[in-house]
Amino acid sequence: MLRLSLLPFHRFPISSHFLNLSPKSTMAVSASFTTSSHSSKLLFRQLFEKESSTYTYLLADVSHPDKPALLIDPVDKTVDRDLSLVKELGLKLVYAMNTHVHADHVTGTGLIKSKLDGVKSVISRASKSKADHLIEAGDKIYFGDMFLEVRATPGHTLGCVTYVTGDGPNQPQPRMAFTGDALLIRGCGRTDFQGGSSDQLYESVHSQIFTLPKDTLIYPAHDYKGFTVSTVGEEMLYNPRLTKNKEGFEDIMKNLKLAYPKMIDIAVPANMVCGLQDLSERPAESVST
Ligand SMILES: N[C@@H](CCC(=O)N[C@@H](CSS)C(=O)NCC(=O)O)C(=O)O
Repeated sequence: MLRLSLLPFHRFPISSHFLNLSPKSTMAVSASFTTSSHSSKLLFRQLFEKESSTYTYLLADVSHPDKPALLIDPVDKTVDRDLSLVKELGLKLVYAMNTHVHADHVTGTGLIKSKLDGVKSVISRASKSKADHLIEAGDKIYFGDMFLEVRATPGHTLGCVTYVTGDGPNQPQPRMAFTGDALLIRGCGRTDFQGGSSDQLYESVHSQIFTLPKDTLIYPAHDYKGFTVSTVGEEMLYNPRLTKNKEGFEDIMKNLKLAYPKMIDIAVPANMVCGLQDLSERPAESVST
């Protein structure tokens, strides 16, 4: 089991709860809050890229003196916005992570590495992509006192993972699940390319996501209808695809008739090297094997 750990543990006093949700604009939506749980405090932002309707998530342990932070599913087009925010908030970005090899946009991880020293890219080993850290189910990714737990949720692609905030006294409550394209709000990722399988996706969601506590917050990589967040309990009741039995689900997925993502031929090869293809002078520096 890999344990990505940045800094030694550091204990700080209880901090107050703060919630701030901004309305969706034509440019970007940013929802944020900090949660406190005993001795740690999470800063959280949900950021939006409108062309691909992608959500990027910023998480940081602001109780830690270094304010270590990570970005989940950054998009190349919004890297400057995201890095400005990181700077303004005084955070130290340590990981730029992907839930999977995206087909509809180029990841921002390569660009982020070129602009900010010390940031490490993270993706699943099962994705067969290059990155500084190749993670697997059960791994824990630490940022300060907090961590994300890795759950394998293949089906949209072979290497899809869901990152779930830790279960423990110093971890955010309720838990938060960053589901990538495995589980969308009232939907799910398509299963018709990149090793997709509706049978596998059904099993992944039911065994790895629907088994989390019902109040676990669901944060997907995309939303096409204006939703920002859901819960496990809500999706177990109202998801129009995943509330069906497996046969019914497979039938729905077979008949989605979605057009191929416009960017697929550019995005997939780029994302197989975490967006580093543009940085000709700087090949992936340390690929874990
Ligand atoms: N129109 C978009 C692509 C839309 C799309 O196919 N979205 C994917 C996730 S990104 S690969 C998906 O799984 N959608 C599921 C659904 O039910 O909508 C484009 O051209 O990029």
